[in-house]
Amino acid sequence: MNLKTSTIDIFCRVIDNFGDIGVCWRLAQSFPTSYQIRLWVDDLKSFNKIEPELNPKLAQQFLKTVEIRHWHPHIDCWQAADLVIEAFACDLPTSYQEAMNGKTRCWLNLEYLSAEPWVEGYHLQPSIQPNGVPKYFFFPGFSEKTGGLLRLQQGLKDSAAAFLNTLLSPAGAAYYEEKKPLLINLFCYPHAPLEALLRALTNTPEVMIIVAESVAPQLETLAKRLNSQAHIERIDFIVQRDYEQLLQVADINFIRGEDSFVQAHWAAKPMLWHIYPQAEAHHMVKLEAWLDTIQAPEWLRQLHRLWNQNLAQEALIQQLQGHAFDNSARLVWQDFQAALSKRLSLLPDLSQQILNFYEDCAKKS
Ligand SMILES: Cc1cn([C@H]2C[C@H](O)[C@@H](COP(=O)(O)OP(=O)(O)O[C@H]3O[C@@H](C)[C@H](O)[C@@H](O)[C@H]3O)O2)c(=O)[nH]c1=O
Repeated sequence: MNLKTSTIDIFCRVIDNFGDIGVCWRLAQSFPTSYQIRLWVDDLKSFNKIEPELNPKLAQQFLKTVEIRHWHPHIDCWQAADLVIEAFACDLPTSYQEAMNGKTRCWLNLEYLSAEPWVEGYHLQPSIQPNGVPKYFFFPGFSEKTGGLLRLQQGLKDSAAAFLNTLLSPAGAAYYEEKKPLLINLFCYPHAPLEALLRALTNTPEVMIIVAESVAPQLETLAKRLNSQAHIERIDFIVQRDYEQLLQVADINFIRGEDSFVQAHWAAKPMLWHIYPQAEAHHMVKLEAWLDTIQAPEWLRQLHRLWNQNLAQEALIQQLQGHAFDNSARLVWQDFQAALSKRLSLLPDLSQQILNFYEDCAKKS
């Protein structure tokens, strides 16, 4: 059998936000087109937000070489794939698991990204399942002993000016053209310390904050109350590929979760991560692990702690002014990110590592 034409099923359950579908959609598109890829998604409405070409009413459709199927509880007749990727332990239906027996050569549970050191020990560990097919934990990560990171889908397709011209409102485009402001791309959770962000910008004469609808909904009211001069540019949610381009044209990327966080590494611009909050503040452990992995300088550690803990406004304002909004300090940050991006790009990427592991499994089966 030619392994390069194998079938791949990716299962995605949308828990909340856009990270689950964001990662799965990126992954589905990152495999070579010789493979037959099906992406099973339980919530097509959320999917449609980051991919407007998708019709949320269709049970089956083809988009960019990927077959997309609505995953709902009433499907009972399955044809299992050669390679099955269960994203984030989303629990495959029992009837699908039965169909895997004798057909599926490799079953992976794609885990959430973490830079914590224990990940290396758990990556590719098997667990025997009732259907007899071994399931392997597949951990993305920042080292050679993990599954690596998903890459950007595309390079810049337009010049920054042309891209922004289509993205911004007429007033926003005119402001950008005339003032050439500092461009902030803002994507964060609702508890982000936005007041500190706006106050830290007081001495930055021209600044544009690009923010998608429903993100930081209180920003305009806050800006009004603080008499902020920042130009807030509210945009619709944009397709994932345009979001990548936004990451590349912005001067500073405030990103969150998992997918925008990973992609911001490739954009190689100053980036400030708002990490998905977890019980017992475990996210702070994850944050520290990432800061260790990237060998972050002390000021960058402080900045991330302050942005995520939201406890010390004045200290955060000082750090933002000293490192993000000061032009020469930002160049230092920019150089740091460029070096990091270069270093990470030497690691094998996630989809290639999945395929390499699949080929090993298939040869053994
Ligand atoms: C703002 C914006 C984002 N996006 C995309 C980028 C990403 O693919 C996706 C956002 O995903 P993330 O960056 O991961 O952030 P998120 O907060 O939406 O997702 C989170 O969901 C939780 C359930 C997970 O546990 C978290 O780890 C995290 O993945 O949306 C667009 O396509 N257009 C936009 O306008």
